[in-house]
Amino acid sequence: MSDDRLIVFDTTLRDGEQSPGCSMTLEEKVRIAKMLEKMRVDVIEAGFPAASPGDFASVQAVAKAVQGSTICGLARAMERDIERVAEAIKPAASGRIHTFLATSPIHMRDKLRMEPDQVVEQAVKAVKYARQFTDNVEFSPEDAGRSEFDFLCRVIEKVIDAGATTINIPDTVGYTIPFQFGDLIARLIDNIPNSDKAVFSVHCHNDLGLAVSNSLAAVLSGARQVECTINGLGERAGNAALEEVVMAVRTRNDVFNCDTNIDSTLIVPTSRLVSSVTGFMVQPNKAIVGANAFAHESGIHQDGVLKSRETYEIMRAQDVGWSDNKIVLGKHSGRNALKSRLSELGIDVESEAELNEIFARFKDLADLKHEVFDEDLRVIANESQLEPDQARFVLISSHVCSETGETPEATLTLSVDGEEKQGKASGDGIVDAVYSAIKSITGSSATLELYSVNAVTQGTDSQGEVTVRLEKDGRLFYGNGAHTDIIVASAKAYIDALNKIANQVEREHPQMSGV
Ligand SMILES: CC(=O)SCCNC(=O)CCNC(=O)[C@H](O)C(C)(C)COP(=O)(O)OP(=O)(O)OC[C@H]1O[C@@H](n2cnc3c(N)ncnc32)[C@H](O)[C@@H]1OP(=O)(O)O
Ligand SMILES: CC(C)C(=O)C(=O)O
Repeated sequence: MSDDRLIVFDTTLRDGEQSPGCSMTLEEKVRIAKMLEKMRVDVIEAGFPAASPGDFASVQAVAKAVQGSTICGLARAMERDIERVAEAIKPAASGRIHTFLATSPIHMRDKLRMEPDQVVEQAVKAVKYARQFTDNVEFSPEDAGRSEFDFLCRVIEKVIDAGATTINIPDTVGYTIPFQFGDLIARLIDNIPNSDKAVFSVHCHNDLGLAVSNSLAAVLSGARQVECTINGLGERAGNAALEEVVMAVRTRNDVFNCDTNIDSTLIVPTSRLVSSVTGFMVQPNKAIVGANAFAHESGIHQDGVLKSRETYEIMRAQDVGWSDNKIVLGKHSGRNALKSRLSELGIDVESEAELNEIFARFKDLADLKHEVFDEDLRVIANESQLEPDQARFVLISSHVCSETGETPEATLTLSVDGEEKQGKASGDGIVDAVYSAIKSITGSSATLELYSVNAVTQGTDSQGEVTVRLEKDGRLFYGNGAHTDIIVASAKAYIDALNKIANQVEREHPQMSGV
């Protein structure tokens, strides 16, 4: 294998499934395996066939369904486990047996209850046995991160002699620190006389949040296979995340001098598939695949990205499978981002003054809700269309009171032709009370023909958008109002319609101003 190729070994279906609460059915495993194949993962560890008949069947089903990647199964260093893997991977176009035995003092003494010499002997025996079924055999000295260096060298040299073609160094309990782990891999490769006969691989756990960093340190030291999982699933705190390793190596090719064969545009779809199958949601700020990984909320960043994407992005969202990056409009956004989104929505802003007016409404709304969506912007832009000096009636404040068993009451304060007026009314419901209070202030004789309310976007902090239709002298007038408080939205819609009536009347009959 050339030195600039990094093999991607995905163990989502084996170590990933060891995440408590993350069992997958056979069909689900086959679906994920096909996706991994499509993404051009080199080796898929499909399970631990000796664990159960179901696990055996899943590995076998994956071996039948996937022909483009090497299919691997895990086995303890014992004949029965190895035979189960050999049987399960038989249908694969390319199969691998992965056998392991712990080499750290604590694992040998307290778990295996074996002497170090016995461990060397059993490891060698297992590798030789596996080689009877395939020439593609991987050996892992489990808990290598806490093993004694000289003993580790001894075991590895012997298993390479016995026929292991891949030597995988697991940091089983996520104990090592990147500079140490990188140094360990370099020293193993340098000190083991036959190290050039095998590919060195790493398998890092995330107990200290260092799985990806440790894997990358190992790559810098000459490891040419990385074991990883989609979304970083795995036993306890998980394994190194495939998406992070792949994109780190690709984005910082200047540092790593190697690359994978992965089609990175399938990373996000694969991540989504795995999280929907397992029910393990991806946190929004997760690198590469989190919903916010390519989203910008603050005005200064948005301005920079709109001028030149690279100011705040080191990868292209499309390169990992997002449709695009995202400018999230919220309370930290600035005018440039707002203007750009309005233009994308086909809303022309004709002057700086108009932009400022929309921007002021936008900030008011953004203070009330987390994200301002396109639908919100359409409403805000529409609201700005009636010039302030055309509005005879402006809502100043509302106070409503509704108690079970009591008649709802509303007290509203409006500015009418610049003068503050207050009205109080009761009604069948709160909106009815609000509308009666408005009528009492404005003296309107228009009749309400339609009242409809919609949530503009999802979520309980969504704006409610209210539309009303008033009939006056046989003519229909529509009013719109939007607010996160549905009562305020209702009042604004009614007042908007009244303003339209007032403008209409004044235009047709300048001497009259009745509504
Ligand atoms: C770090 C890792 O991720 S390792 C992989 C972890 N994955 C799994 O464990 C897969 C699911 N496991 C299982 O279904 C079961 O544990 C089985 C079927 C594998 C074994 O079940 P059991 O035979 O009942 O054994 P149990 O799990 O209780 O204990 C494990 C035994 O394997 C031995 N063992 C552990 N690792 C190895 C090894 N690499 N090679 C040989 N023997 C081993 C243990 O010392 C223990 O032996 P003992 O029974 O003589 O004390
Ligand atoms: C079997 C090995 C590779 C393992 O999963 C670990 O040590 O974490």
